[in-house]
Amino acid sequence: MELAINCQGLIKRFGSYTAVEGVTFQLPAGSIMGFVGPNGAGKTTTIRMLCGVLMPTEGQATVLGYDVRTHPEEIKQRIGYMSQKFSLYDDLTVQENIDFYAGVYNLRGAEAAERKRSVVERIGLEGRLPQLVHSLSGGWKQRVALACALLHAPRLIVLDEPTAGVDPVSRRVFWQIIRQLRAEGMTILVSTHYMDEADTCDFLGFVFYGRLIAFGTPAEMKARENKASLDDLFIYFVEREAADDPRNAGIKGGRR
Ligand SMILES: Nc1ncnc2c1ncn2[C@@H]1O[C@H](COP(=O)(O)OP(=O)(O)OP(=O)(O)O)[C@@H](O)[C@H]1O
Repeated sequence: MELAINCQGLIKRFGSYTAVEGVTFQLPAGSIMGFVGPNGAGKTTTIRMLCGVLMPTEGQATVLGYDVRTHPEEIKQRIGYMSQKFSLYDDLTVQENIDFYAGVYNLRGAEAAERKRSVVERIGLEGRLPQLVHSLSGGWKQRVALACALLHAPRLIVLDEPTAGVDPVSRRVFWQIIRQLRAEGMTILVSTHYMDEADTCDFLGFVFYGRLIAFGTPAEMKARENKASLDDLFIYFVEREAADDPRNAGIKGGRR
Protein backbone atom coordinates (compact mmCIF):
# COMPACT_ATOMS: atom_id res chain seq x y z
CA MET A 1 0.00 0.00 0.00
CA GLU A 2 1.39 3.40 -0.99
CA LEU A 3 1.48 5.87 1.88
CA ALA A 4 1.00 9.58 1.23
CA ILE A 5 1.97 10.46 4.82
CA ASN A 6 3.97 8.37 7.27
CA CYS A 7 4.80 10.06 10.56
CA GLN A 8 6.37 8.59 13.67
CA GLY A 9 6.60 10.35 16.99
CA LEU A 10 6.43 13.88 15.60
CA ILE A 11 7.16 16.48 18.29
CA LYS A 12 7.23 20.28 18.15
CA ARG A 13 8.30 22.44 21.06
CA PHE A 14 8.19 26.23 21.17
CA GLY A 15 10.63 27.00 23.96
CA SER A 16 9.43 25.01 26.96
CA TYR A 17 5.91 24.59 25.50
CA THR A 18 5.15 21.32 23.67
CA ALA A 19 2.57 22.07 20.95
CA VAL A 20 2.74 18.61 19.30
CA GLU A 21 3.66 15.58 21.36
CA GLY A 22 4.51 12.36 19.51
CA VAL A 23 2.05 12.26 16.61
CA THR A 24 2.15 8.94 14.73
CA PHE A 25 -0.09 7.83 11.83
CA GLN A 26 0.02 6.37 8.32
CA LEU A 27 -2.26 7.77 5.62
CA PRO A 28 -2.78 5.67 2.46
CA ALA A 29 -2.51 7.56 -0.83
CA GLY A 30 -5.83 8.45 -2.44
CA SER A 31 -7.75 8.94 0.80
CA ILE A 32 -9.27 11.83 2.75
CA MET A 33 -8.11 12.31 6.34
CA GLY A 34 -9.94 14.65 8.71
CA PHE A 35 -8.00 16.27 11.51
CA VAL A 36 -10.25 17.11 14.46
CA GLY A 37 -9.61 18.67 17.85
CA PRO A 38 -10.30 21.74 19.99
CA ASN A 39 -8.71 25.14 19.28
CA GLY A 40 -5.03 25.13 20.12
CA ALA A 41 -4.77 21.31 20.09
CA GLY A 42 -1.86 21.36 17.63
CA LYS A 43 -3.52 20.66 14.26
CA THR A 44 -2.00 23.62 12.40
CA THR A 45 1.44 22.99 13.91
CA THR A 46 1.32 19.34 12.78
CA ILE A 47 0.10 20.38 9.32
CA ARG A 48 2.92 22.93 9.01
CA MET A 49 5.52 20.27 9.85
CA LEU A 50 4.02 17.90 7.25
CA CYS A 51 4.06 20.67 4.62
CA GLY A 52 7.81 21.15 5.10
CA VAL A 53 7.49 24.70 6.44
CA LEU A 54 8.20 23.98 10.13
CA MET A 55 11.06 21.74 11.28
CA PRO A 56 10.01 19.07 13.84
CA THR A 57 11.87 19.17 17.17
CA GLU A 58 11.88 15.35 17.24
CA GLY A 59 10.42 12.45 15.28
CA GLN A 60 10.24 11.43 11.63
CA ALA A 61 7.82 12.08 8.79
CA THR A 62 7.75 11.32 5.10
CA VAL A 63 5.25 13.03 2.82
CA LEU A 64 4.85 11.63 -0.72
CA GLY A 65 8.01 9.65 0.03
CA TYR A 66 10.10 12.73 0.97
CA ASP A 67 11.55 13.32 4.42
CA VAL A 68 10.27 16.56 5.99
CA ARG A 69 13.69 17.18 7.57
CA THR A 70 15.92 16.60 4.56
CA HIS A 71 13.65 17.31 1.55
CA PRO A 72 11.15 20.05 2.55
CA GLU A 73 11.48 21.81 -0.82
CA GLU A 74 10.47 18.67 -2.74
CA ILE A 75 7.40 18.38 -0.51
CA LYS A 76 6.42 22.04 -1.00
CA GLN A 77 6.59 21.63 -4.79
CA ARG A 78 4.32 18.58 -4.75
CA ILE A 79 1.60 19.56 -2.31
CA GLY A 80 -1.15 22.16 -2.37
CA TYR A 81 -1.66 24.06 0.89
CA MET A 82 -4.70 26.16 1.73
CA SER A 83 -4.08 27.99 4.99
CA GLN A 84 -6.79 29.24 7.35
CA LYS A 85 -6.48 32.78 6.00
CA PHE A 86 -6.72 31.68 2.34
CA SER A 87 -3.73 33.91 1.31
CA LEU A 88 -5.61 35.64 -1.52
CA TYR A 89 -5.02 39.23 -2.66
CA ASP A 90 -8.26 41.09 -1.95
CA ASP A 91 -7.51 44.00 -4.28
CA LEU A 92 -6.79 41.75 -7.27
CA THR A 93 -9.36 39.99 -9.45
CA VAL A 94 -9.87 36.23 -9.42
CA GLN A 95 -7.96 35.97 -12.72
CA GLU A 96 -5.08 38.07 -11.35
CA ASN A 97 -4.83 35.89 -8.24
CA ILE A 98 -4.72 32.76 -10.40
CA ASP A 99 -2.07 34.35 -12.66
CA PHE A 100 -0.03 35.33 -9.60
CA TYR A 101 -0.05 31.82 -8.10
CA ALA A 102 0.75 30.23 -11.48
CA GLY A 103 3.89 32.42 -11.40
CA VAL A 104 4.69 31.38 -7.83
CA TYR A 105 4.58 27.74 -8.97
CA ASN A 106 6.84 28.57 -11.96
CA LEU A 107 4.21 27.61 -14.52
CA ARG A 108 4.90 29.19 -17.92
CA GLY A 109 3.50 29.35 -21.45
CA ALA A 110 1.21 26.61 -22.75
CA GLU A 111 1.49 24.56 -19.54
CA ALA A 112 0.38 27.54 -17.43
CA ALA A 113 -2.54 28.26 -19.77
CA GLU A 114 -3.69 24.64 -19.67
CA ARG A 115 -3.41 24.33 -15.88
CA LYS A 116 -5.34 27.61 -15.36
CA ARG A 117 -8.06 26.52 -17.79
CA SER A 118 -8.30 23.16 -16.05
CA VAL A 119 -8.68 24.50 -12.49
CA VAL A 120 -11.08 27.28 -13.53
CA GLU A 121 -13.33 24.68 -15.16
CA ARG A 122 -12.95 22.17 -12.32
CA ILE A 123 -13.86 24.70 -9.60
CA GLY A 124 -16.50 26.46 -11.74
CA LEU A 125 -14.91 29.92 -11.69
CA GLU A 126 -15.58 30.90 -15.34
CA GLY A 127 -18.11 33.61 -14.47
CA ARG A 128 -16.03 35.08 -11.62
CA LEU A 129 -12.68 35.74 -13.28
CA PRO A 130 -13.00 39.56 -13.66
CA GLN A 131 -14.37 40.05 -10.12
CA LEU A 132 -12.29 41.61 -7.35
CA VAL A 133 -11.69 39.07 -4.59
CA HIS A 134 -12.83 41.43 -1.82
CA SER A 135 -16.32 41.53 -3.42
CA LEU A 136 -16.70 37.72 -3.25
CA SER A 137 -18.62 35.84 -0.54
CA GLY A 138 -16.67 33.60 1.85
CA GLY A 139 -17.73 30.52 -0.09
CA TRP A 140 -16.40 31.87 -3.41
CA LYS A 141 -13.15 33.07 -1.80
CA GLN A 142 -12.67 29.55 -0.50
CA ARG A 143 -13.15 28.11 -3.99
CA VAL A 144 -10.67 30.59 -5.50
CA ALA A 145 -8.13 29.66 -2.80
CA LEU A 146 -8.63 25.97 -3.60
CA ALA A 147 -8.17 26.69 -7.32
CA CYS A 148 -4.85 28.43 -6.56
CA ALA A 149 -3.72 25.47 -4.41
CA LEU A 150 -4.43 23.06 -7.30
CA LEU A 151 -2.63 24.97 -10.09
CA HIS A 152 0.57 22.92 -9.99
CA ALA A 153 -1.37 19.59 -10.05
CA PRO A 154 -0.33 18.49 -6.53
CA ARG A 155 -0.71 14.84 -5.47
CA LEU A 156 -1.62 15.85 -1.90
CA ILE A 157 -3.61 18.85 -0.74
CA VAL A 158 -3.64 20.11 2.82
CA LEU A 159 -6.58 22.24 3.85
CA ASP A 160 -6.53 24.01 7.22
CA GLU A 161 -10.14 24.65 8.27
CA PRO A 162 -11.20 25.48 4.71
CA THR A 163 -14.90 25.75 5.51
CA ALA A 164 -14.77 27.81 8.74
CA GLY A 165 -17.48 30.47 8.58
CA VAL A 166 -18.76 29.34 5.18
CA ASP A 167 -22.50 28.81 4.53
CA PRO A 168 -23.91 25.25 4.31
CA VAL A 169 -24.53 25.29 0.55
CA SER A 170 -20.95 26.44 -0.17
CA ARG A 171 -19.64 23.80 2.26
CA ARG A 172 -21.52 21.10 0.37
CA VAL A 173 -20.19 22.28 -3.02
CA PHE A 174 -16.69 22.42 -1.59
CA TRP A 175 -16.88 18.85 -0.33
CA GLN A 176 -18.25 17.62 -3.66
CA ILE A 177 -15.09 19.04 -5.26
CA ILE A 178 -12.90 17.42 -2.58
CA ARG A 179 -14.47 14.01 -3.14
CA GLN A 180 -14.09 14.39 -6.90
CA LEU A 181 -10.37 15.11 -6.42
CA ARG A 182 -10.06 12.01 -4.24
CA ALA A 183 -11.81 9.93 -6.94
CA GLU A 184 -9.04 11.05 -9.30
CA GLY A 185 -6.39 9.69 -6.91
CA MET A 186 -5.47 12.77 -4.91
CA THR A 187 -4.81 12.54 -1.15
CA ILE A 188 -6.46 15.15 1.07
CA LEU A 189 -5.63 16.13 4.66
CA VAL A 190 -8.23 18.52 6.04
CA SER A 191 -8.69 20.01 9.51
CA THR A 192 -12.24 20.82 10.49
CA HIS A 193 -14.47 21.61 13.45
CA TYR A 194 -17.56 20.29 11.62
CA MET A 195 -18.43 16.74 12.64
CA ASP A 196 -20.70 16.21 9.61
CA GLU A 197 -17.63 16.84 7.41
CA ALA A 198 -15.43 14.63 9.59
CA ASP A 199 -17.95 11.77 9.31
CA THR A 200 -17.48 11.59 5.53
CA CYS A 201 -13.67 11.28 5.70
CA ASP A 202 -11.96 7.92 5.03
CA PHE A 203 -9.77 8.37 8.13
CA LEU A 204 -9.94 10.62 11.16
CA GLY A 205 -7.33 11.79 13.62
CA PHE A 206 -8.45 13.27 16.95
CA VAL A 207 -5.89 15.68 18.43
CA PHE A 208 -5.98 16.82 22.07
CA TYR A 209 -3.31 18.80 23.92
CA GLY A 210 -0.82 18.07 21.14
CA ARG A 211 -1.38 14.29 21.16
CA LEU A 212 -3.12 12.20 18.50
CA ILE A 213 -5.37 10.28 20.86
CA ALA A 214 -7.26 8.27 18.22
CA PHE A 215 -6.85 7.41 14.54
CA GLY A 216 -9.06 5.26 12.30
CA THR A 217 -12.12 5.27 10.10
CA PRO A 218 -15.12 7.20 11.52
CA ALA A 219 -17.04 3.91 11.90
CA GLU A 220 -14.14 2.24 13.78
CA MET A 221 -13.73 5.23 16.08
CA LYS A 222 -17.42 5.34 17.03
CA ALA A 223 -17.57 1.56 17.52
CA ARG A 224 -14.39 1.54 19.65
CA GLU A 225 -15.91 3.89 22.23
CA ASN A 226 -19.48 2.71 21.65
CA LYS A 227 -20.76 6.15 20.57
CA ALA A 228 -23.67 6.74 18.20
CA SER A 229 -22.29 9.89 16.59
CA LEU A 230 -19.03 11.77 16.13
CA ASP A 231 -20.49 14.64 18.16
CA ASP A 232 -20.92 12.23 21.10
CA LEU A 233 -17.41 10.86 20.55
CA PHE A 234 -15.85 14.32 20.42
CA ILE A 235 -17.58 15.44 23.63
CA TYR A 236 -16.56 12.18 25.31
CA PHE A 237 -12.90 12.75 24.33
CA VAL A 238 -12.96 16.40 25.46
CA GLU A 239 -14.39 15.48 28.87
CA ARG A 240 -12.04 12.54 29.31
CA GLU A 241 -8.94 14.51 28.32
CA ALA A 242 -9.95 17.53 30.42
CA ALA A 243 -10.30 15.24 33.43
CA ASP A 244 -6.76 13.98 32.74
CA ASP A 245 -5.30 17.48 32.51
CA PRO A 246 -3.49 18.27 35.77
CA ARG A 247 -4.71 21.89 35.43
CA ASN A 248 -8.24 20.57 36.04
CA ALA A 249 -7.33 18.60 39.18
CA GLY A 250 -10.09 18.84 41.73
CA ILE A 251 -12.90 19.22 39.18
CA LYS A 252 -15.55 16.54 39.68
CA GLY A 253 -15.91 13.65 37.23
CA GLY A 254 -12.45 12.18 36.75
CA ARG A 255 -11.42 9.65 34.15
CA ARG A 256 -13.32 6.40 34.21
N1 LIG B 1 5.21 29.86 16.60
C1 LIG B 1 4.68 29.57 17.78
N2 LIG B 1 5.27 29.95 18.95
C2 LIG B 1 4.74 29.62 20.13
N3 LIG B 1 3.61 28.91 20.30
C3 LIG B 1 2.96 28.50 19.19
C4 LIG B 1 3.46 28.81 17.87
N4 LIG B 1 2.60 28.25 16.96
C5 LIG B 1 1.62 27.65 17.68
N5 LIG B 1 1.85 27.80 19.01
C6 LIG B 1 1.01 27.27 20.10
O1 LIG B 1 0.86 25.87 19.90
C7 LIG B 1 -0.45 25.45 20.27
C8 LIG B 1 -1.08 24.70 19.12
O2 LIG B 1 -1.46 25.65 18.11
P1 LIG B 1 -2.09 25.20 16.72
O3 LIG B 1 -2.27 26.45 15.92
O4 LIG B 1 -1.27 24.12 16.13
O5 LIG B 1 -3.50 24.60 17.17
P2 LIG B 1 -4.78 24.21 16.28
O6 LIG B 1 -5.20 22.86 16.74
O7 LIG B 1 -4.46 24.37 14.84
O8 LIG B 1 -5.85 25.29 16.73
P3 LIG B 1 -7.03 26.01 15.89
O9 LIG B 1 -8.15 25.01 15.77
O10 LIG B 1 -7.39 27.16 16.78
O11 LIG B 1 -6.47 26.44 14.58
C9 LIG B 1 -1.22 26.70 20.68
O12 LIG B 1 -1.19 26.79 22.08
C10 LIG B 1 -0.42 27.82 20.04
O13 LIG B 1 -0.53 29.02 20.80
